[in-house]
Amino acid sequence: MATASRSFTRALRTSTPNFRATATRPARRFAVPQQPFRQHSRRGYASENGPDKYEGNPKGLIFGAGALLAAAAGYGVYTLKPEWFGQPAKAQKGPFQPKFEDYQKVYDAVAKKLQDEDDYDDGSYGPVLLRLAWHASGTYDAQTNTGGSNGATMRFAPEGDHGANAGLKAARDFLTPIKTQFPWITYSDLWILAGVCAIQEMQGPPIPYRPGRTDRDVSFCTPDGRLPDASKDHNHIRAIFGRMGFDDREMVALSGAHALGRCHTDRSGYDGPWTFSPTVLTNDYFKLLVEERWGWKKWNGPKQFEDSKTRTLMMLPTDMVLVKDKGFRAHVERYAKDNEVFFREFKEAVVKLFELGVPFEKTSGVEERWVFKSSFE
Ligand code: HEM
Repeated sequence: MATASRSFTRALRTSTPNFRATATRPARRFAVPQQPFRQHSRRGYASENGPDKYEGNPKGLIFGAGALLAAAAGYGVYTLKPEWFGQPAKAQKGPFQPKFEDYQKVYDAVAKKLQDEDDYDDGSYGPVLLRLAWHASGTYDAQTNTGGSNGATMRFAPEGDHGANAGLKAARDFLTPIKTQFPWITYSDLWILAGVCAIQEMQGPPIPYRPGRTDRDVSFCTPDGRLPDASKDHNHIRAIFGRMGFDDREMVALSGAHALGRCHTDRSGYDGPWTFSPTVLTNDYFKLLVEERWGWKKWNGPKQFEDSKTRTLMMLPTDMVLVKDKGFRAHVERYAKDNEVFFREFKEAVVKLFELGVPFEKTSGVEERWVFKSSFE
């Protein structure tokens, strides 16, 4: 059902008419003619024609020399290499080694699916894809070097059923056909790539990405309670994000993701969006935090805030902590004033979040990070 805020959001969303075609051209065939060539040994000639006819017979000599030349030319034909003609060399045999172009194709497929399936929630699966990537990464514990986006262990019941992960099946199911289309990518690399795609396609900053996550079995599921509880205070926020290795500035920057999406009563119990444009990333979350008046929502659900003016927006108790706590507030104000500063610091914190605990050096060997081309570029 299209609500006022939904159509507002849809109007804001960038349509992407010039989505790049992802199909690759079939490789051109190697065009050098391959004529059948029979090799004749000198001995073969001798036995066929007899030694007498061969010795002193000029016709035989000419024929013999011609045969030798033909043999040499034939050898050449057989050993010509495609790259001598400016054509790509034949693919090396061995396991498939995906490159940037291959990951860009995965990005394009996710971006296209986001555009095609725009009747979900406020018009996009983007927010829930980002929440999946964040919940996959946010289990990291720096002390024990456990959890994090390596492993994609939320596929298994113990972790998938944690209260904090309620509703994320929608995001995992959205990505299942993509995984079928590109079976070589790990779930854990795919979930993070989809998070990157969601941010970029919702007009956020480019998020540099590198692959190298491996999928792990059920024994690597993290214990319940590693993700933040929205009903808690500043000590809780610092304890949870501190465990991952983040400082105050990074905690606030990451929270800016709540410009996107909404709360669902059947998932977290909370209700409503944080901003009027929940499928476009902006610094509105920070602006609203400092500029609007917020009061407790009167309802039977968990304690949450609503804006006094329209009573259509919400803030979680943990969101309000960011303006109540002095250390956090300084950053909220900086981001409310300057979207560019927010985008820059958000990007840095997200790259760090998405790579927590991933042993890239042992897996992908990909050292540099890539920036994917967005569908509207
Ligand atoms: C104190 C920290 C945080 C708390 C307590 C928190 C809590 C929540 C809750 C309760 C929801 C609603 C879930 C639902 O009902 O569907 C939510 C949604 C969301 N969160 Fe957070 N979150 C936190 C930090 C973050 C961070 C760091 C990110 C990303 C970098 C993030 C991204 C999102 C997004 C995009 C949604 C919307 C999902 C949707 O629309 O389906 N959150 N969060």
